[in-house]
Amino acid sequence: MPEVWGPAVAVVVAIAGWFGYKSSRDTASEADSGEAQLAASPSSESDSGQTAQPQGLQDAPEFEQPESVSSRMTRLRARLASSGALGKALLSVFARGDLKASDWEDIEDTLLSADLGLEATDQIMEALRTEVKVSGNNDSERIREVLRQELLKLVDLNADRELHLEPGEAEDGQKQAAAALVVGVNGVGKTTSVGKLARILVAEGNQVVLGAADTFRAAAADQLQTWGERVGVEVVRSDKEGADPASVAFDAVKHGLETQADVVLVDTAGRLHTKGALMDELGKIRRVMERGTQIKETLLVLDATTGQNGMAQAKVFAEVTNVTGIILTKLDGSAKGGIVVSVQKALGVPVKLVGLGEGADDMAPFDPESFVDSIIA
Ligand SMILES: Nc1nc2c(ncn2[C@@H]2O[C@H](COP(=O)(O)OP(=O)(O)OP(=O)(O)O)[C@@H](O)[C@H]2O)c(=O)[nH]1
Repeated sequence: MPEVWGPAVAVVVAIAGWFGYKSSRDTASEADSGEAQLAASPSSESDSGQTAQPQGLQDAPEFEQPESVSSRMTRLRARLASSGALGKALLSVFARGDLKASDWEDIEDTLLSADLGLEATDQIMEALRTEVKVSGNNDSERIREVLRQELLKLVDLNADRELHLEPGEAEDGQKQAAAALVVGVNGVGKTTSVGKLARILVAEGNQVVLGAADTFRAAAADQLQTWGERVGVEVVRSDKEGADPASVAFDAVKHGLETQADVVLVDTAGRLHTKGALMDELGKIRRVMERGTQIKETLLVLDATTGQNGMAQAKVFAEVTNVTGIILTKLDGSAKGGIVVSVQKALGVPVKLVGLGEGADDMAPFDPESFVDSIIA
């Protein structure tokens, strides 16, 4: 049975804590039937007649104020891909003076071990060799500038990195929440990323609903609920371990429409049993969500520390669902900033957000220029 966990109602059930009430109807069958249609009807109550309503101000719990995007960008810049690591390693080779074949091999190894991938490494090697041959010197500023220009080309300054999560309008003129689906292999940081993204959206003034469709791991819903509680965002979840994730996703969209939310973010389990099973599961989640609104973003979460190893699994996700952006997590724990380049090349999708720590506001929109400057600083 799905539940909607919300701060306002939680005040009513104060003994049980801040959050929690159950809607009385199990919509799993509805989601499965293929006939259900979601309608944005703000005036209609939830099926149980218990739509979360704001309580009096004096009873309202105090929520955290998420950090603004500009402030977090400044704070997190130094954590980007172990600041300066690539630049320092390369310049130390160039500082050797006349470069021998073994020095060029060191340069190549450095680029490869930064997870840039073969193709990008070749491209950078070519540019550096040309520069050294043409200018005849190994001036560190010049080398750094060539490296910077090549990396900027590779990272792609023109990619669309906006999150397109503006709410739409239904045929009856009602606001229609934009939906985003968050997918990826287990353990990469999906639930954490959904929580952090909710904070960014709240900081920007959006009303957000979270859907805990990772029903495979019971703790994932609790984890998401904690994220929601901190910033006053409602979390739609099921109390049944192994419940149908599509049913929860359906309910989350439904609740988002009923409450006139701006954005519905849905967390998924991402168990990679087989490609076919994954396709079936994500396909069903998408179908039921799209009965109510548009899925405007499908964000693939990738762990930067897994480097090239994570790429094969990422490709499977990109094959089974239409990924619109990448969230690259744990970039703080990796000196391998080159993964940004290789993952974009492999999947043909831009990195839109980066995770830079375990803190609640340790996520930032990906800014290619800051990124390149920080890894070669
Ligand atoms: N250092 C660091 N740790 C992170 C980051 N993002 C997530 N983590 C940590 O990664 C671990 C796994 O995160 P989860 O959000 O539970 O991962 P998940 O993909 O939802 O996992 P499943 O529910 O098992 O599929 C947690 O310990 C997070 O704190 C990040 O950007 N930097």
